[in-house]
Amino acid sequence: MAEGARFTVALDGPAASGKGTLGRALAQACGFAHLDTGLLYRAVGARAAAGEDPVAAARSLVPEDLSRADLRSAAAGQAASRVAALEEVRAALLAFQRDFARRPGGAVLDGRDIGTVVCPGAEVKLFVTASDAVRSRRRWLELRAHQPDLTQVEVLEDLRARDARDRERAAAPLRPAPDAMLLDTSDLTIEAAIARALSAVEAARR
Ligand SMILES: Nc1ncnc2c1ncn2[C@@H]1O[C@H](COP(=O)(O)OP(=O)(O)OP(=O)(O)O)[C@@H](O)[C@H]1O
Ligand SMILES: Nc1ccn([C@@H]2O[C@H](COP(=O)(O)O)[C@@H](O)[C@H]2O)c(=O)n1
Repeated sequence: MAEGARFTVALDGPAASGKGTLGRALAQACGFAHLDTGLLYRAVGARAAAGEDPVAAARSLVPEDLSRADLRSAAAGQAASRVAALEEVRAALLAFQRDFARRPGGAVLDGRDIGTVVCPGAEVKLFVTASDAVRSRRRWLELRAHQPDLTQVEVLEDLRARDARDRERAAAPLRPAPDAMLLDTSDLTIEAAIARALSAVEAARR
């Protein structure tokens, strides 16, 4: 790939399927920039939970909103998926995501609608999945250091509620783009999943 050329990788999939892990690894391996688009919705959700109108929050998002300490919690994920169902919130966040995707040197974006709405022309589209049991276990292992009372069943219910809301909404629902490659990571180590994703990117760059 010529230096400065544009190349976009779109990673979509349900909660805790491994999109962020793959996004960071691909960006590092390929020298691309990475955007976790879920963080934008989490930041809007957090401001809405504090009483602000979600559309106004989405239209006035600032970088400091993305570094709030509580954005990774399950509650922030639920708040994000509620505001993410609003068409006007999604519209307010679209231009930023598209500008990021077009930056020279390549970009990886992970989310729910990257391959279908944000970057339908992305050179590589992966739809990342894993079974509910595997995803809830991975997320529970991640959260339990800070939330020792959390059970795996609670995490499973949280993920399922969020996925259902994301799949059933009218605005940019979670679904694979018709030309996305499916990557089921249920039986893959992190290293093996990264290797599969990287080979898809390398094939498209040749
Ligand atoms: N193949 C894998 N094997 C084992 N653990 C994994 C694998 N992929 C990701 N994980 C772990 O699973 C958890 C969820 O992964 P990650 O945060 O990348 O998912 P995500 O799809 O970005 O989640 P979200 O949509 O909620 O942001 C993390 O703790 C990560 O380290
Ligand atoms: N492109 C996207 C990204 C995220 N969302 C919504 O935000 C929630 C949190 O996302 P995480 O990736 O951080 O888990 C998610 O459940 C979606 O509701 C979205 O709609 N579109």
